[in-house]
Amino acid sequence: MNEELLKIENLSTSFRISDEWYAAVDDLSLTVKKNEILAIVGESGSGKSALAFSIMGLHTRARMEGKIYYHGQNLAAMSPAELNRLRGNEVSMIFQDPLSALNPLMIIGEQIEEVLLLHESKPSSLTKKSRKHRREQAIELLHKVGIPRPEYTYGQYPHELSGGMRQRVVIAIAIANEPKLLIADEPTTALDVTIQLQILELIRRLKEDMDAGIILITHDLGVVAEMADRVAVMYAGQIVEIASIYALMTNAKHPYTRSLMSSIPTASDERTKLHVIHGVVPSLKLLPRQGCRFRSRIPWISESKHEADPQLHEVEPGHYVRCTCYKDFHFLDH
Ligand SMILES: Nc1ncnc2c1ncn2[C@@H]1O[C@H](COP(=O)(O)OP(=O)(O)OP(=O)(O)O)[C@@H](O)[C@H]1O
Repeated sequence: MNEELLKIENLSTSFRISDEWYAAVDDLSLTVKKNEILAIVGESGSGKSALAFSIMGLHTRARMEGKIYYHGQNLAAMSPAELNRLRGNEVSMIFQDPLSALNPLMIIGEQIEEVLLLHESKPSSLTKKSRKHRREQAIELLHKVGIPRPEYTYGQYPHELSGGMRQRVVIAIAIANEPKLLIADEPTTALDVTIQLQILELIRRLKEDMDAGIILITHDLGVVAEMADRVAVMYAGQIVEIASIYALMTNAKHPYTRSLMSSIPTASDERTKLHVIHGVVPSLKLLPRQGCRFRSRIPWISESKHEADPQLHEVEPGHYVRCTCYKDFHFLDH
């Protein structure tokens, strides 16, 4: 079951800002297996979306270096036509903002059918019979994502739907062709809790029923705990820690991971002290490119504890941590 589906090697994605290139994803490597949910967590600006868009080949003005192998084929070297064939078929993405992912001028049913049509290769797909079949498939998909009156919603426009319904439609489109690799970028942000749970359940079913590999981008560690098999923590364009969900929840090492985790209040222990590490991810232009990128946020850890060129260290099988500063890290209690 642990077959490798996606293998990213030394990926750097840079944007040009006033005549200089700045890497938002910086020399990143990771793998996603079949039947696995890899969560990617990190604060706003850490490079999660830039990574997702790189995998999907959706950056138009970025410079990309490195390799992105999907089933052994390098996506980064594919022609736009080849990539198009793959996207929405074997590889698909649920975007953060459902309104921008939907066409406001087309009814929902047509938008789903358009995706289904992308992957019917024969001209006979234009026959009446296949049109009817596609309509049935579209309605079935709407039903599958929990839309209560799928026949009715089939004929509605995006603006007529609530946020939760729109997000379900976006998911219906993303899973229409039973992707092998699905990237879900904050799929439940801005949805209320019950809808969130239903959507997450849908994503989990996709993994189990279709053996899919899923990259789940989120800043919600509660969602991570519920859903992920493995977790990659990103800071300033790099992975600072990657481990199984169990290892991460019980034995997080990197100061950034530990501060992310300790800033969630737990209902079970009201006395737990919250250790908030102040500051934010620096902007792309101001990212420290040398030494430990997190050091300015933990100034009480002496310079000598950081590596000059921080590497990922395997602290137990499959559990990697960047920089040696984790060994001496402690929270500052105010
Ligand atoms: N097209 C672009 N041009 C210039 N800079 C960009 C571009 N896209 C992203 N960035 C910058 O790259 C960095 C990473 O952004 P990214 O959107 O990947 O972060 P993120 O972790 O996904 O954040 P969020 O959770 O807010 O989506 C940020 O500093 C952002 O401002």
